[in-house]
Amino acid sequence: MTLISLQNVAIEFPLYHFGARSLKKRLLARLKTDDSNRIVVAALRDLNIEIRSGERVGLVGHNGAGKSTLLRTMAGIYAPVAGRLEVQGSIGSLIDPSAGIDPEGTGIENIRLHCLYRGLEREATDAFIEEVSAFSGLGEFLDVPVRGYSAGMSVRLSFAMATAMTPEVLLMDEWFLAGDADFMATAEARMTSLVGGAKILVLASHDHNILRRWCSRIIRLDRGRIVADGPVEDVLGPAAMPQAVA
Ligand SMILES: Nc1ncnc2c1ncn2[C@@H]1O[C@H](COP(=O)(O)OP(=O)(O)OP(=O)(O)O)[C@@H](O)[C@H]1O
Repeated sequence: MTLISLQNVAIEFPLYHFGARSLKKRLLARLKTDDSNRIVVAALRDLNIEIRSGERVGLVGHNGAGKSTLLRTMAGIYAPVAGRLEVQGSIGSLIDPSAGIDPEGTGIENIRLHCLYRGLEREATDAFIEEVSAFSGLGEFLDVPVRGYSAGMSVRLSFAMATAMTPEVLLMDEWFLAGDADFMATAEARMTSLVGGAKILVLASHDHNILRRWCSRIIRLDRGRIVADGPVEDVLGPAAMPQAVA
């Protein structure tokens, strides 16, 4: 079974070089002193979340609410300072656009690098390259260094690599939405089939239209805490009706 479970999870970032004057402002910000007397940002506080097979969860909240930190925590990039995190299932991560990409390498070289990282044998590597080439639609651009790609082209490459082997848990930050309309439609179809196979999607975004289309549940964060968790309409409110043209 695929599962993400957080129990009383907290994430803190120590702030070094933080002066005493700034310290006076700490009540206004999310700062506190930890056990070692360091000033820390309480990025996530006391989070309790359970996400089960087949759920498509959207994370919303103002800038700095903790959405990206939560995605990175689920991906195992940040370790909780308190609480318990459990993720069952292979993870596909689309959190940081440049993660695992060598900008000097061509698209193909980057795909090969990805296969090496995954420990794929030659035959599996060839199949992976074929799959990513076809899905990304990058054609001859796969022979060009990635630093020459547009934002949307980078998205195509990263998305194709992250989903080619059908991860059980797909974690996505909203930079991914830089894809063009054609690609977004293809990506949506792949995600629907992925989640249809009893997998989990967690997507952080400010775009309510995308969240309404792609997600079945929304978690709203505010200053590192959960302030709402439920079906899309309950948390985001009803979708706006299109205006009639006079
Ligand atoms: N590496 C870090 N070092 C110090 N503080 C950090 C770090 N990463 C995040 N934070 C802090 O943690 C809090 C949550 O940040 P996070 O990036 O998760 O918010 P977000 O909801 O994704 O925001 P946005 O919508 O702007 O992307 C913020 O106060 C931020 O300053």
